[in-house]
Amino acid sequence: MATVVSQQAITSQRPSSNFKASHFLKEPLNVPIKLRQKQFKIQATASQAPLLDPVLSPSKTIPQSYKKKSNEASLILIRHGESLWNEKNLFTGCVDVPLTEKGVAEAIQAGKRISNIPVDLIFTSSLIRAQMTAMLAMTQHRCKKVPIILHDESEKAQTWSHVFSEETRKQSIPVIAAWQLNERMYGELQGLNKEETAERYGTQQVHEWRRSYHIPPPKGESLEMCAERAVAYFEDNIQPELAFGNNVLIAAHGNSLRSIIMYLDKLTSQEVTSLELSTGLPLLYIFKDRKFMRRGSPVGPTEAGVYAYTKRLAQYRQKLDETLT
Ligand SMILES: O=C(O)[C@H](O)COP(=O)(O)O
Repeated sequence: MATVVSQQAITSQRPSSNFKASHFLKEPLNVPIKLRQKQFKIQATASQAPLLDPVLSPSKTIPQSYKKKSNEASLILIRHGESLWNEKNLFTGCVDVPLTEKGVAEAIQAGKRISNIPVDLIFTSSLIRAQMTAMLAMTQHRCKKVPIILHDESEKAQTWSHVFSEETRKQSIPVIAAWQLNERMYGELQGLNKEETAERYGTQQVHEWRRSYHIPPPKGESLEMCAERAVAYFEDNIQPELAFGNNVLIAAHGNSLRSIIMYLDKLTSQEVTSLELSTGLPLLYIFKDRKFMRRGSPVGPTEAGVYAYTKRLAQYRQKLDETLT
């Protein structure tokens, strides 16, 4: 019978340390740092070893006994596959519509293209088109790990979704759905046809609403406002994971990803106006020495050499080849 161990009990058990520690289930499942910090109460069964393992915040001094996983990490960005409103050429924004069949196929194709690149954590938005894209893409990954959406919306959601097998957890990849990664809110354009809107307000005005950095659509978010939440979330929750050596996949949206790419590539507000992202096309970055290096769009298992972007990726692919033959 699981018992809920209180924060107090945990505190008394955890190894003494002089760095800010919080609690998460001691498991291979890389529960993101911020999420771990929320998980004060955890479940423990009599059979399980003490579940404690202080979480390290990479931005803090990491005691010698806790090593980074790696000084390099992969970051994959994927805009969701085509949605039903993309197909109808409607402004979508934060309206929660699913993928079309073509969008499903795009997500699966994206999965083939990233199937040899390590993924330890998946971040997506709270919108189904991005979550569908992440889950469908991972069906193609050669690691064969199961992506599991973490539920931390309540204590009950956390405890009721607990996985009680360490072996099963080892075969899982946490998926964190964050509203901060949602598509920019398109205000009073949501649901309108893009072509009809351009006829009504003028092509230039619609282009400015869609692609400029500072100009918001009527009662909607400008890209700048979208960046204020999406890039902040990336810096606070995703970059520390990369710094720790966790490999990350982000499945999100045309504009929330444009704002993140603007940050990664240090684009100006002028340069970002010409940045377009196709649906379902993965982009690879390597994070090393606190820098992001764009490596283009992986083309999948067909080109062996392509995955030698770095020695680490080549070794990972070789390990997959060895375990899967
Ligand atoms: O929200 C939408 O309509 C699309 O996801 C992106 O639209 P955009 O290409 O017009 O920004």
